[in-house]
Amino acid sequence: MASKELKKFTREEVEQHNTEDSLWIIIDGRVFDVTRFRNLHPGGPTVFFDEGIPGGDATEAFFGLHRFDVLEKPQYQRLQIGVIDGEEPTIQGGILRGKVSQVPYAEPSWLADGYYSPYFKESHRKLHKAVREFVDNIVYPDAQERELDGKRPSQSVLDKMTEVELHAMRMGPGKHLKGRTLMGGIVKPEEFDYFHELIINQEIARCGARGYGDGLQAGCVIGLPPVLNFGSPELKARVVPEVLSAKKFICLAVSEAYAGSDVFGLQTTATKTEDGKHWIISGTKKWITNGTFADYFTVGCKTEDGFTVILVERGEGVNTKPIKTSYSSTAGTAYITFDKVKVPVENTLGEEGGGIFVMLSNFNHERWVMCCTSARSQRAITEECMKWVNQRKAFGKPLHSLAVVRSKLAGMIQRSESVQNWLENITYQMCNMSYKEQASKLAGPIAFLKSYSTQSAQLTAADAVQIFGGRGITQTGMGRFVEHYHRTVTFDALLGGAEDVLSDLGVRQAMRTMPKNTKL
Ligand code: HEM
Repeated sequence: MASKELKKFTREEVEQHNTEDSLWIIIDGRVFDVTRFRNLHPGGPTVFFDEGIPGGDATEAFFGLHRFDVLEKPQYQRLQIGVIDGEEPTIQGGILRGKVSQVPYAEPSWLADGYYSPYFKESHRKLHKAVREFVDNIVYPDAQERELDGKRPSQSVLDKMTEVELHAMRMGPGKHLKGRTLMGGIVKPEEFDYFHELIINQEIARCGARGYGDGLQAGCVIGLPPVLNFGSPELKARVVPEVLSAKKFICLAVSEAYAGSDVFGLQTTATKTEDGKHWIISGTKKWITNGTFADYFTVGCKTEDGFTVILVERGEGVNTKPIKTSYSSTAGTAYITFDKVKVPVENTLGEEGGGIFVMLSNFNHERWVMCCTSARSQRAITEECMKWVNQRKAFGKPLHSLAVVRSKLAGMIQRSESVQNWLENITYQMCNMSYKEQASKLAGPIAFLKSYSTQSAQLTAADAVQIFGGRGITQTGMGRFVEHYHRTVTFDALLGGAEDVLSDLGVRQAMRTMPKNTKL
């Protein structure tokens, strides 16, 4: 209800309603009748009789105990009966619905008032504005609900993303964008670059719903590139339009209970039929994101010639079941069995035995996307902490008056700034290098960045829990985003390669390019 249509009261009028029979309170200039609600209040009825609360201003008490969005829920909005005459609500909170946060370090510096960037141009700023509004109004509400009920991201949201070509843009720059109207025409397909894509990845990450984030077409982001880059023209013509319009879903099925990053240890086999026209695929796959609802599976198989990637369609012999992980089943994480599945040889992606090349070419982009997400998620947690230390009082003073708390915040800010700045530098290299140059020059730096970024993220998650105390381990209420982040942050540290594996890869790549004649 808009405050204009509400009745106006003086503070003196509200003061009269201070008994069990008529109990009103003021929160941020709004008047609430909690007479009947108090017995349904999750925090119990007694709190409404704390000193100064009945008929009084409960703003400070309220915001010390509740998130802003409590007041936005329809069931609680109904409790508002009016406003205080001559006063306007001043407190801002919850999702910003398209706006840029004014909290220091809550946004990357290119978005903060009065700061500059050599990387982000007019078209990036326009795209950012449109994507933020889209995410805040359409994706965020669905993310909060689905993360809780564990259902797939709603088809209505996926369809709206199709209308503005968000699925296609999440595949990065390339030929697949040709002829598409991106975000209502804000960016031309030929000018779309990795900074545009970075913006999309980072805006989606702001939803703070990790399982949903993966449920929202992560399978497409990592499973479709092998089809786009290595599929036959006929296969592409059939599969790509269906997937980029979210009519069908795809996932990348490589890891197994037997082997993860070690693709040569995989045990899923593909053998040719006698006439050579089909593959027969048997084996199992584990931890496959979007697997429970995928129609297509980009599968890593052991073949006579080594390792081959093949596109399998859901059908006879394909079985998927959900795996319970520490984040929501909205991600569709699956255990998959392939039982003598017959697949046309035309579904082979790349050369037979050349699967490692297909996989390696996928890794850089996949890991870079994860860096975008990790950088933005840790920044969002830093913002949660900045707000909390500002509003929460301990020993009569705000939390930020404690040096130990400020020291933790300093670490969070320094880490999220360094991750973002390194990410922007790598993104700039990607924009200027050919695909081949990226493959040879950026595998190491991207591996380092991902490893560094998830180590930073885990430190930030642990410190955030310390700052929020018990609320940081509680799934509802003030610390719910911190609890969720702390519970799910390890996904980032594992997917796309564990931290130690990636750091080691970075050093090995560097040693390979050491000049032979260098001495101390
Ligand atoms: C319109 C007014 C209010 C509404 C709609 C409301 C609603 C709620 C809700 C939904 C929760 C559960 C939060 C969660 O865990 O998700 C809650 C908890 C609580 N509320 Fe309120 N509340 C109101 C006013 C107040 C006031 C004025 C006080 C104190 C004077 C208060 C004290 C508490 C306490 C102590 C809790 C438990 C907090 C916790 O578990 O950390 N509430 N309230």
